[in-house]
Amino acid sequence: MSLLSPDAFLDRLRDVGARRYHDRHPFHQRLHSGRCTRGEVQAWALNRYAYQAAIPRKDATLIARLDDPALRRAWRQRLVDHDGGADGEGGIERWLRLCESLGFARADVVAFRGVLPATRFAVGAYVEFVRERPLLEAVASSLTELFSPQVIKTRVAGMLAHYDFVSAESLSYFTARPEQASRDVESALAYVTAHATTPADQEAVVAALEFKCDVLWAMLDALDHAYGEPGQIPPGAFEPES
Ligand SMILES: O=C(O)c1cc(C(=O)O)c2c(n1)C(=O)C(=O)c1cc(C(=O)O)[nH]c1-2
Repeated sequence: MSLLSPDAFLDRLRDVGARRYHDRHPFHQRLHSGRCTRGEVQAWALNRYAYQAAIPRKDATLIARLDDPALRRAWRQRLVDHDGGADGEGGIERWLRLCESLGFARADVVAFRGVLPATRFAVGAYVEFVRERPLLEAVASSLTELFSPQVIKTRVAGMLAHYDFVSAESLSYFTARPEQASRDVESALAYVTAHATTPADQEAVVAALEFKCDVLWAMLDALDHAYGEPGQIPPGAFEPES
């Protein structure tokens, strides 16, 4: 393989998203189109809290590995986005409010009570990947956010149209995300483009992006398996009432 031009490289990354991003997953498609039960929407929110809670830990891990103050400065905005500047602010807080609006007690969500085993494993694998793999791959694994703004818009519109138990207020986590994701991707993509200087580097970036798509896909596989058919909820996991 020869070195791809920046444009061709970006096309290659976009192609990974077109084939493997989580919007293609059957559970996601059911979620958007109103074919999930209330219990499945609850399970989705509860399990995704585990992902949300891990994101700032993985970003702090990444910051600890960076030598460049400018990049650390850009990256630390991610911590502020999720943790907020004070109590009651930030993305994690907003996700907790979504879970509360769906009937969960905050203390249960924060304690990860009822989260699926496979969710824990997938989220743990992402944090470990960012801690252990070469920095180029660690940065590249965040590039799924190239694809999230459009998906978030479709998801929010679909959920508002189909479920009377969610509202613009309860889904307010997503209001800020498309803009934040576009900003995050800009610095991550600039880093990756500057540092992937050989064909092998470029392949490693593609593999990191595929790995991250697998993390998101595995989380939805777990939900689909546990809640899509009766009798498959793992011991200890959330049991919907209906
Ligand atoms: O709603 C989504 O589809 C979606 C996807 C992703 C992603 O692609 O990993 C993230 C988010 N949301 C998100 O809200 C978020 O904060 C986030 C951080 C990251 C990351 O890898 O650093 N991905 C995502």
